[in-house]
Amino acid sequence: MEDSTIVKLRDVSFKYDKEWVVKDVDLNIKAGQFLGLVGPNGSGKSTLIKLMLGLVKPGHGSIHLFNKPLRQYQDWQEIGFVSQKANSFNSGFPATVIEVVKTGLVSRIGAFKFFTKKHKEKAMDALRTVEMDEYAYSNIGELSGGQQQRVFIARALVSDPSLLILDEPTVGVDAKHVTDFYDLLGRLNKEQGITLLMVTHDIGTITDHATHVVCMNKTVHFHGASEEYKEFSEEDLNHLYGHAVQQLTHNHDHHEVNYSD
Ligand SMILES: Nc1ncnc2c1ncn2[C@@H]1O[C@H](COP(=O)(O)OP(=O)(O)OP(=O)(O)O)[C@@H](O)[C@H]1O
Repeated sequence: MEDSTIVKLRDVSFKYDKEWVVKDVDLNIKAGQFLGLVGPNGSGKSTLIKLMLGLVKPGHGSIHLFNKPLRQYQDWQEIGFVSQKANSFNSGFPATVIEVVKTGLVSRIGAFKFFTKKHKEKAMDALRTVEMDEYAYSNIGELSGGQQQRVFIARALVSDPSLLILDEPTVGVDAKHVTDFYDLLGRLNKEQGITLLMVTHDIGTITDHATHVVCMNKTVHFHGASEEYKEFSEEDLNHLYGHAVQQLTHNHDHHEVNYSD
């Protein structure tokens, strides 16, 4: 039987300088999961994503994507990535929404080839999925942070990825649209079968949406089903967050996490 593990990290460690910022990480992501990656500021979450995307090389350990060692992996259109602060275009940025979405096809068709009608239809399909098709010819900089974030998801979806990685996508999305945003992610996961990996600080609400949670602080302290993660008391959480314990309070009644820094 084919192994449904699409991302496999074994004993992965990384340092930019002298100190390990990711240490001895073992992690499996299976097809169909919606995995929330949480941890305090500076705990290595974005670095772990960079390692998975091959943007930085592990000092130690091994990474497999879709059952291939990362150095042999070439099907990058299978992986969509929405980076932190993707949604920060200012109002003067000279590109329409559909132009931004079509740039997501560049890795598939090559940088200097022309976009065809078929590519435009794909971009429109992706915009329909994120419910932004009516803004196709608006200027990207005129949209709100939440709307821009949806456009970036469309850009990542246009190459039909099986795995979508999002680094803090709800930053800049106003509170009343965060629920809609999670609904969109839920649909992508359940209806389109896209595996999701989402970095977030939002540990109060991620457990209501993700199927699984990974909690890291350099190393992985918890990896399991969201239901198990919900069972943790504040004491357990503080223990898991290691030396950053004072930065965190977990309010079970309101499902909120407050960072004191
Ligand atoms: N390019 C870099 N050069 C040197 N150090 C870096 C670099 N990027 C990150 N770091 C350091 O590596 C550590 C982990 O950073 P990283 O951004 O991966 O954490 P994070 O969990 O994503 O943080 P946050 O939640 O604040 O975004 C931090 O101490 C950070 O200062």
